[in-house]
Amino acid sequence: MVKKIAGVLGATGSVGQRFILLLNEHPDFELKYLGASKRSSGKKYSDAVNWKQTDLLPDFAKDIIVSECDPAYFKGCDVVFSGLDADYAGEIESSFKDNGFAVVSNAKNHRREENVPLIVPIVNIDHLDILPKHDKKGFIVCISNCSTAGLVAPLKPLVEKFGPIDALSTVTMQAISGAGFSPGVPGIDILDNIIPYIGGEEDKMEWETKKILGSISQDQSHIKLLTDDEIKVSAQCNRVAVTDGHTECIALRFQNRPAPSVDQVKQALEEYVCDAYKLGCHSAPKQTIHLLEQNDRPQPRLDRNRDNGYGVSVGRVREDPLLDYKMVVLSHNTVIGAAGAGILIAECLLAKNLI
Ligand SMILES: NC(=O)C1=CN([C@@H]2O[C@H](COP(=O)(O)OP(=O)(O)OC[C@H]3O[C@@H](n4cnc5c(N)ncnc54)[C@H](OP(=O)(O)O)[C@@H]3O)[C@@H](O)[C@H]2O)C=CC1
Ligand SMILES: N[C@@H](CC(=O)OP(=O)(O)O)C(=O)O
Repeated sequence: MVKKIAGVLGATGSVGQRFILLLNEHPDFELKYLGASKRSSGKKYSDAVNWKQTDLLPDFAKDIIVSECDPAYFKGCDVVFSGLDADYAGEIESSFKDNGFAVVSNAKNHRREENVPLIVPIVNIDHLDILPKHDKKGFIVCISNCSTAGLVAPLKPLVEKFGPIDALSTVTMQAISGAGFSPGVPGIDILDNIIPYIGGEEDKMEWETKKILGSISQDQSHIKLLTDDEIKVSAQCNRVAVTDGHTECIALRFQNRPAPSVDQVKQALEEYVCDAYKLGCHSAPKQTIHLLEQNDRPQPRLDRNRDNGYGVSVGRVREDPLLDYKMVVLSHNTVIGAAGAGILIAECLLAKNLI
């Protein structure tokens, strides 16, 4: 198969660097174009980037000249991935869309537009069906907030099997890579410490969950959100001294009575196979949800790379005296919560003939 040509906007950042790693020798995409701010443009990528990944910078990217994020420099791209700073992403991504590009964005700016799919690719790729074909028109697909990705992954099979969840609580412990690299979280703030506030995060989690678990409108033009009456979501977000991997303690209640048994809940989680895997997408996790029975798991350092970071780990599934069940969820924030999600979404777009 001839590979599709890809570009990355915000290529020097935390998410951008992860895109470079994940697109190295990708069977479907050839990464040819890199964009960042004026500070980086005109330089070779290896000179522009402050590389912070534990894997080495792949050779193919070293000599690519970074350009400004202007559609004129990205001619010929079949798909453009964006890891742009949210202060600039809104306008730049719109200009790429208006110039006919298929844009897969990590930023929050377009997530709330009703005709923009908000996708966690192990949960709701059916929402891509509202998009026009790329050869007719440009479009934007948004990747969800990273902690929301981990939250909704176990909810999907439970709702599919047992019906609506009407109350949901999550308390997060989020990795520092989630705050980006410019400037990032200072060591003095996070070492020997926990910061019980991440600006805007709780509102994003509470709102985005309702869109991701929502449905396609009858005329296939937009996504209908779950209403506040259908599901109440409460999020509390904390930054902890972990490099990668967001951990969340969640509790939930089913609307239907009697609620399923704990064994039925575990079985539904373990048996879930995401649609991206059924479509044969290269990066889709073989095991979408890894159900861990040891009482001290999941742990970020030990479990975040399951299925190369595309799988989500769930442990400590047990009854909850307030709601029905509680559990601990771990997801890799820059893989299934960001760049990896973008790539898996693009693989789904390809499988659905949308690019
Ligand atoms: N980190 C994570 O886990 C997640 C991040 N996101 C979202 O992804 C996006 C990127 O986040 P992250 O990688 O953490 O951020 P970083 O701060 O690490 O990177 C920001 C990128 O944007 C570029 N940039 C900054 N200003 C401009 C400009 N004026 N014009 C063009 N490019 C510019 C930077 O280029 P330069 O180096 O030249 O300054 C850099 O490449 C954000 O919107 C964030 O909210 C979403 C989910 C998870
Ligand atoms: N706020 C997330 C990362 C992020 O940038 O989220 P969003 O894409 O929703 O802005 C974190 O701090 O871990």
